[in-house]
Amino acid sequence: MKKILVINTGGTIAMSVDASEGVKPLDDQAVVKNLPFLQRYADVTMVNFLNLPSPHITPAVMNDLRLFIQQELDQHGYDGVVVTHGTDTLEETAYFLDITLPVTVPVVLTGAMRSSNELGADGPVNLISSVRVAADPQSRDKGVLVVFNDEIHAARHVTKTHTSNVATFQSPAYGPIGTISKKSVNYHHAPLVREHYAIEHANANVPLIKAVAGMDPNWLDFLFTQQVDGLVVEAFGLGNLPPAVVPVLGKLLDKGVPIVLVSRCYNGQVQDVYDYEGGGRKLKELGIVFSNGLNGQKARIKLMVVLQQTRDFGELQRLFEQ
Ligand SMILES: NC(=O)C[C@H](N)C(=O)O
Repeated sequence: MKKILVINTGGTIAMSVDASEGVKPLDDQAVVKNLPFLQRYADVTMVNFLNLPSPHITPAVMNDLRLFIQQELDQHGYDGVVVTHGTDTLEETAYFLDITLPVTVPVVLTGAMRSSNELGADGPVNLISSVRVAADPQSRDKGVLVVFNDEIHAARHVTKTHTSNVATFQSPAYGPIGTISKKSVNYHHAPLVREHYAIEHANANVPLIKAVAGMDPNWLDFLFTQQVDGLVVEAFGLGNLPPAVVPVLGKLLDKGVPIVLVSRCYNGQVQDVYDYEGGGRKLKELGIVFSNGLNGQKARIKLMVVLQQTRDFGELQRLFEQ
């Protein structure tokens, strides 16, 4: 039997609903109750690392989790790791681990949309599916995976798409890379791009701002009242912004702060095509780095990570084209 480590960090999978219909964390993390059943699929060791709702997870916590996983793998040689996590920020932790953990064993993130005592609770099946995926040799060297609702997604592409549906995790541009049926784990794609960056910390101050019609440049004053290490901007469509905010971004670039552009569309890449004021071509000429399809929250994680390697525009542009 494969040796699988399950690391609990909290989230709805470890919560229950009370008489007033409030959903709250359980002291003992309810997922532990599934442990005997999980042993059918693997030799499972379970640790309660944290018990946080995922809006409480920070990049510093993600980094602690990375170090913990690495240490456990080094010391105990597990065949795979499953992390239970709240769904709100799960994609950020999954992507952070994907680009910072240099491991070939499967690392799978999962959680639940319904708390442990709700009718149709999805936590137990997601956890069992995740252990099955982590124990499957086909899952090696595929980067960090997200398993939800019988689907396997690559950390790079997956995002939370629905506030409450159990099928919330989707990879809008590419679909899942595999599925889980009653008897087998089936892959039909493998991620082509694998990135790894050695890091020391996850402390960079990198805000994310979203473009809206009629955006007021004064909203961005905060960028000059604190030490900002980098900025990610979710632009319109192909990568265009309201002209009024461009001088603000220019001032920030003059201060040496790298800016990465993504699209607020959930499909497609930003490109330097439009040559009007605020258009993508002008933004690229200004020195803004164009990302290739990452959403805003993941581009922010990547910038926090790669700023530890370089602040050079050309090098950042190369890394964000991968
Ligand atoms: N379904 C969930 O896990 C949502 C919860 N608010 C969390 O992220 O912790």
